Amino acid sequence: MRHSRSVHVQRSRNETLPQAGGADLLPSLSSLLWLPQALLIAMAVGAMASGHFDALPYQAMGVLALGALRAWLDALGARLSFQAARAALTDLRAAALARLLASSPLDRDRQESGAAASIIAEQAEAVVPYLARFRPIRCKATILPLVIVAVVFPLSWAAALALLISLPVIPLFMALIGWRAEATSRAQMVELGQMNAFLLERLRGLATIRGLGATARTTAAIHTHAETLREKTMAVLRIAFMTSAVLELFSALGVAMVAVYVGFHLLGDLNFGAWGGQLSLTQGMFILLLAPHFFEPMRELSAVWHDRANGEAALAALQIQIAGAGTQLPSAPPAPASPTAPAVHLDQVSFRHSGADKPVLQALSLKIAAGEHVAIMAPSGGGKSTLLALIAGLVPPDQGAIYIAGQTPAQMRQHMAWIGQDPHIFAGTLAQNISLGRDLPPGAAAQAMADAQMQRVAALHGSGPIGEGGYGLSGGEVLRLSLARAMARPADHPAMLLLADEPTAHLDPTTAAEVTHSLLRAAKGKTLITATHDPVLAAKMDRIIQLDPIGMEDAA
Ligand SMILES: Nc1ncnc2c1ncn2[C@@H]1O[C@H](COP(=O)(O)OP(=O)(O)OP(=O)(O)O)[C@@H](O)[C@H]1O
Repeated sequence: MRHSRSVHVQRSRNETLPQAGGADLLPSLSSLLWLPQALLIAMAVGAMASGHFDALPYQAMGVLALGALRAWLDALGARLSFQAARAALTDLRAAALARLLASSPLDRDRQESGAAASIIAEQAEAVVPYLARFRPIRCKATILPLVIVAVVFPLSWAAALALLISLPVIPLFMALIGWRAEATSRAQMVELGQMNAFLLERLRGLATIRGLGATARTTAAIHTHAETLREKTMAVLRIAFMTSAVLELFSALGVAMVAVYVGFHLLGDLNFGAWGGQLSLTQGMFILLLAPHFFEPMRELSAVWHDRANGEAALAALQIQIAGAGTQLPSAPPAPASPTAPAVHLDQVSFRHSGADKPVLQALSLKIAAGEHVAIMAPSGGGKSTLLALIAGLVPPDQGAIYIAGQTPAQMRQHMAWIGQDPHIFAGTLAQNISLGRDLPPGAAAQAMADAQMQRVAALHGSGPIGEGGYGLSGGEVLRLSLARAMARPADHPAMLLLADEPTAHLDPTTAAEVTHSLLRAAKGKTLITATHDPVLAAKMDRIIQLDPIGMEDAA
């Protein structure tokens, strides 16, 4: 059996994003209603100028009714766009998290936790304004200017020309800035991720940093990161301000050109541009009212231009995360739960860690009987933990196959319990650290604590929290907690295969004997594979398997 060690999932941006739909069109529709509103206002002004006031109340009512309809359309469009954007972000986050969960915890190419958390939790939020604000406005900027030119052109080609002259300059300029803005935003986000990763790492290792007097160096490095982030943020802001300023300038010039033309034309000084005729006050007024709206979507677009740059940079970061680098674990539907201990069979298994030049295991074959208790022994670095990780399905073998009760490790992952060498303790109570959010029967956590002989620890900490990373617990207590986790199982998911990685390492003989006793009690009637250097623990097993670099031999 051969697994791909590096699976790159290529997805196009369109595949992961909702397509522009009705919600994106609603603001455009609302803006188009300004045309009849402007016409009614122009007609009212024209009528008032010639002394006719009869139609005025109806025109005013029409303007108000259209205004109310526009407000409703705007609100509906904003709500629908926002909902669609949040749903799209949830899907993207779920895909990125699924990829993270499917990656091997042993892979050194795995992204740093701080950077992954920064992208998925913080930077990903930039996708919402991009989808909810930028896209509807881009849609409006495509439709509204064309419609306005089409309406103005039959009245006055000169006014339409004045509008058209300034229009192409704007998208051209924005495209030029857009390339620069996206690169700058991407650099800012990368720096943010790096700073988060650095901070998280250093916070985790605070005790080591303090213990070895490396705080000054760490503070200087954090300062450098913060300074780089400040510079990159300022670059993004500079571009955002510059875009706004330039667009305001061009739209002001465009409106001014139309106003000057219409004004002088009505005064009789510029007698051209109206197809050989003369614009009436109503027509001139109508054109004047439309001119600012012609530029409005462009100005709105400039206001949300940095949303685009940030949103696309965040999308790119999420998509890299979703495509994922490094080893991906095979997924398989879980095998049905069984109350019988499984046999474990390794058939010609070879494995080399990514980036390592030599394999850790080479063509290793091994049979462990159902219910057997075995100790795997080897010198330090001999591959014991790697072997347990392969059986646990935490990493796929390069060659060969592993069967647990005839199934693959991926199918059996839910039916085994892993007692790791360096268990992670979360900030929370002992009971929360044992249940890990699993659906345990009532009292299961307390029973597991008793089975793992944690009465003294439980009495000391009660239902109070223990610190992240196990602060407040001794090394032996952390091991017992790890044992209790393995013992506490959902009622319908008994773990009939226990994998223990050096469960007595660094313990004094008395504590080691207590932990061994608890482990053996937990493993009664189950298959137990333990990696150990401890001869006392090994002697209590049914068999000792000695690993050597080229394979294995039974030593007893
Ligand atoms: N995630 C990893 N990426 C790359 N190399 C690794 C990784 N984990 C372990 N190794 C290397 O693989 C070899 C076997 O490591 P492993 O942890 O399996 O040995 P071990 O027998 O459990 O050692 P110890 O008794 O010291 O715990 C070592 O040379 C180690 O440096």
